[in-house]
Amino acid sequence: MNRKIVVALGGNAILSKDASAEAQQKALKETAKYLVEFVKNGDQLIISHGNGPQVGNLLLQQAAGSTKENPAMPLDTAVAMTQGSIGFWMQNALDEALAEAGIKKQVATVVTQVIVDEYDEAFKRPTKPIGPFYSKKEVIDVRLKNPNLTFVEDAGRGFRRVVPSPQPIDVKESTVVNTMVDNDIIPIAVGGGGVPVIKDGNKLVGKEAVIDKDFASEKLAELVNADLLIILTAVDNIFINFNKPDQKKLTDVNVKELKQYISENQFAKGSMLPKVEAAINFVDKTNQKAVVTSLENIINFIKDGEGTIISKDGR
Ligand SMILES: Nc1ncnc2c1ncn2[C@@H]1O[C@H](COP(=O)(O)OP(=O)(O)O)[C@@H](O)[C@H]1O
Ligand SMILES: NC(=O)OP(=O)(O)O
Repeated sequence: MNRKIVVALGGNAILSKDASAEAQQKALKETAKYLVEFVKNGDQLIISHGNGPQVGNLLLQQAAGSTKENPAMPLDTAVAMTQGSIGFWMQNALDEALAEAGIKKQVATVVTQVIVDEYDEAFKRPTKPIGPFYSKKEVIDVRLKNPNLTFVEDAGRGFRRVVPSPQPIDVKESTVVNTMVDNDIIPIAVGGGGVPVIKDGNKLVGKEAVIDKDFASEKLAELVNADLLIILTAVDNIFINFNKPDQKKLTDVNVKELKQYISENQFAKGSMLPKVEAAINFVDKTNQKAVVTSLENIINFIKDGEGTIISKDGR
């Protein structure tokens, strides 16, 4: 079909409970098999992914082993490190899945820097959950040693550390990503929302934050003139009245309707809401379509257009 598609992978594509490298590599092998369906369909892919659990875990490992001579790395560098580790796993998983499908195509990860505003209000108010869940007692213990860390309760599942999450303004490597696509290479880019940087004259300087990968993927999709933004998560569709007896699946929905649902608080903050907002931004700015669905539903999306399709005026 030869569409240029930015595909943003949700947490379940990489990590369930077991945070070992082996388990994450295994999950990505399954994920890669689904993604290859787009390639078989003739689509040009640009892949992005989250890093919330991984970057939080990495900070804990860094803190546990740090000494004066071997200090812990700052959060921006930790984001770059997770782009590298997840990119490494995903490149190999895709290489294998492409070879199994008899497709000759190169895949490569781009360490991607995303420009943010140093005065973004988000720096004053951490909201992005990273790393593992804690009990109330564990939070009290951690905060006794590190009073500067902020934790929030996450939908009744326990407490998580939160860090600032500024809005993406520009993607430094967007032209590189487009050049790769033009040369039939599959880029993995804006992993973990990209490394947050601010401009300082000719320099880019890292900022300690984690950008939402749905917003960063949307920004990249805009900049590379993608035909479609697909946000993959654990559900086949967006719902209204989600998890209630009268929940209703959204199939084709226009931006106006979605904005109305946002005003009714239909989408959970920090989970479905950023996906809906990213989809609306992409459709508003490009007049193209955005899709929210699951990995498992990719074949049904390709064949029959199943999933939640967001467009300016409905399908
Ligand atoms: N209105 C809604 N419709 C569908 N899913 C919703 C809705 N509100 C909250 N969710 C939940 O949001 C989840 C997606 O958010 P999350 O798991 O944080 O994203 P990610 O896949 O990027 O890790 C879904 O799997 C679902 O459980
Ligand atoms: N950076 C980011 O949004 O990661 P998660 O999707 O894993 O939270």
